[in-house]
Amino acid sequence: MRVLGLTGGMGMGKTTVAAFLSRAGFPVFDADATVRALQADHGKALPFIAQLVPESVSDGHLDRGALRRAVVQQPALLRQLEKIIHPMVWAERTQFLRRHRQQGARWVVLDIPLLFEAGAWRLCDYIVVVSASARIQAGRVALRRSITKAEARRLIARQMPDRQKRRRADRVIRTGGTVRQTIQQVQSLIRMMKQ
Ligand SMILES: CC(C)(COP(=O)(O)OP(=O)(O)OC[C@H]1O[C@@H](n2cnc3c(N)ncnc32)[C@H](O)[C@@H]1O)[C@@H](O)C(=O)NCCC(=O)NCCS
Ligand SMILES: Nc1ncnc2c1ncn2[C@@H]1O[C@H](COP(=O)(O)OP(=O)(O)OP(=O)(O)O)[C@@H](O)[C@H]1O
Repeated sequence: MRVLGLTGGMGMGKTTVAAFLSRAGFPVFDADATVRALQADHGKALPFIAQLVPESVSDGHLDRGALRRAVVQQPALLRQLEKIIHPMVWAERTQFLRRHRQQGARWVVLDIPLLFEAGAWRLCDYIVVVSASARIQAGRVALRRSITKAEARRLIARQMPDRQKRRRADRVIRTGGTVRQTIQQVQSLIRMMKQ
């Protein structure tokens, strides 16, 4: 089984590319969705988050906005949150890889925003980075109603710069054009995977 690592900065288009790979039949591990499940009502991570940022949890429900506001303002708190969440994500990822290896998958996809920063690149046979200009990235993030520009800037500042990610990629998918142009690049990637 071969492992494709898919990464890119916030708003660069990972989810769009991952959705297309999933529709083409490749199993996709979505790290952000895994985090959301761990943080869902009565999710595994909630008791730990309630200790770390008490005002963000009530009655077994997490207010993600409140958590985000707290951690982007205090980098030490974000590091502590990562210490809680990342090992839980790793455990889910290990299970995902084991399950698909047993089922004889030829390729699986790890869609992980912090692929380089958190070390998961080591598990990958091939790395794809989705990339667009900083201006396009900022424009896309600004369209998201839930997150403010300042919050996005702080999270992006904690991510490896796009230039460095591209340097470490086996393939770069440019998402600065139309979605159709992005999909054409994904189709070329899929042809390589099916060879
Ligand atoms: C900070 C939190 C509360 C923000 O939640 P929110 O619903 O607003 O955003 P969401 O989870 O959909 O993440 C959106 C994007 O933010 C960026 N981001 C998230 N966590 C981090 C982080 N620790 N460092 C840098 N960027 C991050 C990524 O680009 C991600 O794709 C949440 O992302 C979180 O709990 N993060 C800690 C866990 C983590 O490191 N996740 C990254 C994938 S393993
Ligand atoms: N050419 C393009 N390729 C990909 N996405 C595009 C393109 N043009 C516009 N978009 C839009 O840009 C946004 C990209 O967001 P997407 O959720 O795919 O990024 P992401 O990398 O998963 O972000 P995050 O790390 O924050 O979860 C989507 O709303 C998508 O429709």
